[in-house]
Amino acid sequence: MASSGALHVAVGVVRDSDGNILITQRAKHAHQGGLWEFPGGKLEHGEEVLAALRRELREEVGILIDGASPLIKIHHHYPDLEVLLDVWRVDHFSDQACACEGQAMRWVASEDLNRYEFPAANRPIIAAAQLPDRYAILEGRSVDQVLANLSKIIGNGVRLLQLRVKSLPASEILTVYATVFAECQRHGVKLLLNSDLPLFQAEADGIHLSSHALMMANQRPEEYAWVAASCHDFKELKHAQNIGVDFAVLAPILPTPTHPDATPLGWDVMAELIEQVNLPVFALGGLKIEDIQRVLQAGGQGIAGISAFL
Ligand SMILES: Nc1nc2c([nH]c(=O)n2[C@H]2C[C@H](O)[C@@H](COP(=O)(O)OP(=O)(O)OP(=O)(O)O)O2)c(=O)[nH]1
Ligand SMILES: [Mg+2]
Repeated sequence: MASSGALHVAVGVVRDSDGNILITQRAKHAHQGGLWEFPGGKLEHGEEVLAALRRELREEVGILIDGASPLIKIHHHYPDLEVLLDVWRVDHFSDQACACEGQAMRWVASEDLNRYEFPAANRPIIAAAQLPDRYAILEGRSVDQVLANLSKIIGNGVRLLQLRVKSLPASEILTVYATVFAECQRHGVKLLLNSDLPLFQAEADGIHLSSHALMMANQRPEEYAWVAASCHDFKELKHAQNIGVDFAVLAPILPTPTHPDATPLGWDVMAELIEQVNLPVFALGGLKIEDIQRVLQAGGQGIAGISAFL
């Protein structure tokens, strides 16, 4: 439910079998008029969110939803309106999409969404639409082990990776980076470099801030397309959101042998924390691929893991 006063809106990120996403343009005189949006609209009194989404997508773009799963919830205060955007991923639908209300409509590749002007609340929705549901953390005790882990991770279909080889000597980190970068380019994997690595100016798709680096930063590092951050509590998540981090990793969710002294957050606290921020959040710590559905249902983006993808 929307918090008191917020307008509850059901929104669909509709994706076709080629992975293109449906966007439409808001009427000039509507709230946030002229901007692009994901189709959707306000819940009617007493209506369930999925029922509203079905009705709105039928009315606005003529499709029938065959399957939807939660993507992200955004609480946003416009100067004139408070909204709760309840965003769902729609990968299965029938009938051909049409601009039923005479609005401009396009199917666009997810990486092209940034070329369109959306309402301010949409920034994390676009990040969520572009990110996969798995984020691998690449580690290892030797160069050989790191590279063997890399092939397993890529072979298992993971397309978002953080290089986090903090325990290797600096010269080996450079060697590993060169190979990892080349392999990621070859396989279309997005590569983020952990902020503690001595890899200044190295080319990559993004940087992953340790929680310490996050709390030291008072603005988003601008050199990278993607900025992620490690978070353990509400304060860190909120700071990540405030400085414009694109996505967060929240840990630890369950007990894990790599951090035996850390107190796990558990599923309920995880869900509460995710609900309180407008950020795609990957859950980390003791999770397996089978847990992805549970994380999605709690409003998260998916799971992050070191051993989960090996
Ligand atoms: N549908 C949609 N609404 C968005 C997005 N981003 C965003 O800030 N909003 C805001 C704009 C509006 O204030 C509100 C959605 O209202 P709406 O105008 O779509 O509602 P509706 O379809 O029920 O409109 P109507 O029947 O009253 O014409 O949410 C988005 O991506 N999609
Ligand atoms: Mg609408």
